[in-house]
Amino acid sequence: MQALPRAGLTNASEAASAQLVDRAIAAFDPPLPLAVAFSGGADSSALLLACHARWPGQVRAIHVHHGLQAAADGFQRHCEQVCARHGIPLQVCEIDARHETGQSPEDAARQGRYQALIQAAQQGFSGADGGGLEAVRSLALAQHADDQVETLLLALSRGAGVAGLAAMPEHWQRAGLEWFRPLLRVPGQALRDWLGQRGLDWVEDPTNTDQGYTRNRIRAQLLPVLEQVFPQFRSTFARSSAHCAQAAELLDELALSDLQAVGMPPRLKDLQALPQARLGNVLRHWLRSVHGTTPSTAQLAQLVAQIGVCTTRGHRIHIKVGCGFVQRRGAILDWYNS
Ligand SMILES: Nc1ncnc2c1ncn2[C@@H]1O[C@H](COP(=O)(O)OP(=O)(O)OP(=O)(O)O)[C@@H](O)[C@H]1O
Repeated sequence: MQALPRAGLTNASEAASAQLVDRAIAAFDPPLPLAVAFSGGADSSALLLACHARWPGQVRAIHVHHGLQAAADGFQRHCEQVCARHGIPLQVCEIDARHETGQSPEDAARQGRYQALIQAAQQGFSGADGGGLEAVRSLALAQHADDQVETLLLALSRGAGVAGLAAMPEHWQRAGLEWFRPLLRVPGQALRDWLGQRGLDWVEDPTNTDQGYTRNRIRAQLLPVLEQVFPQFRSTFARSSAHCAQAAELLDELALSDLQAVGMPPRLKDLQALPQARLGNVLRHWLRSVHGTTPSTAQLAQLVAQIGVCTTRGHRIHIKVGCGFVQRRGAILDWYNS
């Protein structure tokens, strides 16, 4: 962990870049009070301090101590110092973010962090005099345009469908709170320029440069090349993601209406009446929304093919799908968890 003191800015392009942050925060209009998820890194430092400058007294910070790396105590100390210096109420939550077998470490940390953020926001904050403050209504995360591109490229590298390519949403609701990512159109460098312009420091998480993580390799190796070949890649990729988000919404709506038509559990005869793409779409939706399992592309293709040739009474269907099996039971398809 390293605290990075910044000197003043040196050129006009850095100043123009920093203005992108001010513009994003000027356009941000969350219900107040607002809590910012504050890791101590550059992105959430800029978000927290820009929001605090815009709505003094209405902004709080939540820091999650993951307990995963030795540097975590230093991150917490840094966050405490920043919040004390600026008079921002802070809550620190400690979580045990170790991952279970089969779960990715990043996923475990992310899920634990979301739970902790919700708990902290619901628990409430104390003011400088120890009295309780008004309950938080919104929560903001600091992911920015580069994070969005990395998420999209990661999804492409896994062969994701339109739902995966939709990348991260800017706004959603969860646990009675409004959640926002107000910096999704701001390049990462602009956040560092904004902090630099004000002489503000942040901590650098050493795992962010660990080239063992695909995300870090995308950031260090791919983004500089994209910058040269497609200078507008942040906004054009974001536009593609927005198209995918719309397409994913339409596919969900279509699957819902098809699921009503084929019944639950689905009737073979009605499934067979659907064109192949719609059949795959409704099956994926049924398995995910009703049984909480996601079929692989190969499993879904096998299931679609089997349904297509299931024309005799004795035809057996029994296919491993996600974490269970789909089987034929008379006129219907059934799913069970082994
Ligand atoms: N330990 C933490 N405590 C509170 N919020 C966090 C923490 N780690 C991440 N976040 C929030 O989740 C967002 C996404 O996390 P991610 O790990 O992708 O970014 P990061 O590299 O930690 O960003 P930053 O530059 O703000 O540190 C962060 O921008 C921040 O708002």
